[in-house]
Amino acid sequence: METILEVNKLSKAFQKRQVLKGIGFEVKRGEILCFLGPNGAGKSTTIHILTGALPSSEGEVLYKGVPISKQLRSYKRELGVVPQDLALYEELSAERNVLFFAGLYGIRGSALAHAVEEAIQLAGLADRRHDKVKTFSGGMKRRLNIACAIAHRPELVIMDEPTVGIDPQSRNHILECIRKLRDNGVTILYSTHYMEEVEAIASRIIIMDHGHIIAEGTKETLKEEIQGEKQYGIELEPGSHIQEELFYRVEGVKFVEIKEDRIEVVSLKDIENLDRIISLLTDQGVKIRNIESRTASLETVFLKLTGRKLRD
Ligand SMILES: Nc1ncnc2c1ncn2[C@@H]1O[C@H](COP(=O)(O)OP(=O)(O)OP(=O)(O)O)[C@@H](O)[C@H]1O
Repeated sequence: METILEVNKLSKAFQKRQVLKGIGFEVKRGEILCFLGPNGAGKSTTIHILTGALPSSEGEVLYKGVPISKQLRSYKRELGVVPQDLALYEELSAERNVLFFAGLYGIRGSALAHAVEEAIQLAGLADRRHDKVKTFSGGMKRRLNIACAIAHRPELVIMDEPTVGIDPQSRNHILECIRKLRDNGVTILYSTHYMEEVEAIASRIIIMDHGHIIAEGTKETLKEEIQGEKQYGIELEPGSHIQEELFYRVEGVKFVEIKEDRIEVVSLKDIENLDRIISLLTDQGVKIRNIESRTASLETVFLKLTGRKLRD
């Protein structure tokens, strides 16, 4: 598959603080590459550099083999950017917003009308096209934000957490819209906090933490890393207290995280130790509300790699 974007040894420091520490990866034409990482991992900083909005401290980004700094105008014409924050005119209709943004790319006349129609349809907003944005729900605004970014038919679309805080229906619309874009041959780089979205749409995944890429692969190859492991999610009575260290005394336990009334335990698959974990809790006078046992999931991969849950 052709490489559309190549990122080499990218670093970024704000004042003296190193936020990106020499990351490198490629984006292949036609794929949905998902960027996953906890808050502060460096996803947005990477995206800002990739969109040409922020200079890097070191390293380079090549689009179709040429540094973006040497072709910023033509690169931006072929790029669609969906920012984390909404960039819309509240007093204008949905259609007028898309017209405005597509018009910035020099599209005119019937080509413009056609482009706007296509983007509005893709975002699932056809029946509300004449309504002012200020009457829209948060989810509809997010969909319109996407329509504005894709109307000029970019080859590469970069999205920075486009589904934060929206209802499930709008989220499904957005994921569907992304799949359709991919089916139309558009390459997508998608940053998110939500593991289920990655499961639903990713061709490939990059996991970032503390300014590094700590894992890269398909869902399947990443899950292979934890083939030999399972995970228990244990829910306790509110107000329960127990120390993490105690769990590591149980044979097979590899990782434990306690958060309020919930415990996540990653353990070796072949060792039957659930009864010992339960005894440990009951011996400490802790009451269990629920236990679920899961096999390897991306969430487990993430937990193992970063030592923390994604929505920290
Ligand atoms: N303009 C800036 N000046 C100083 N520090 C910054 C600036 N922008 C980002 N940072 C810091 O860089 C680190 C990485 O931030 P970044 O926004 O890239 O992370 P992120 O993975 O996108 O997280 P989030 O999911 O919260 O957006 C953070 O610690 C942040 O505080």
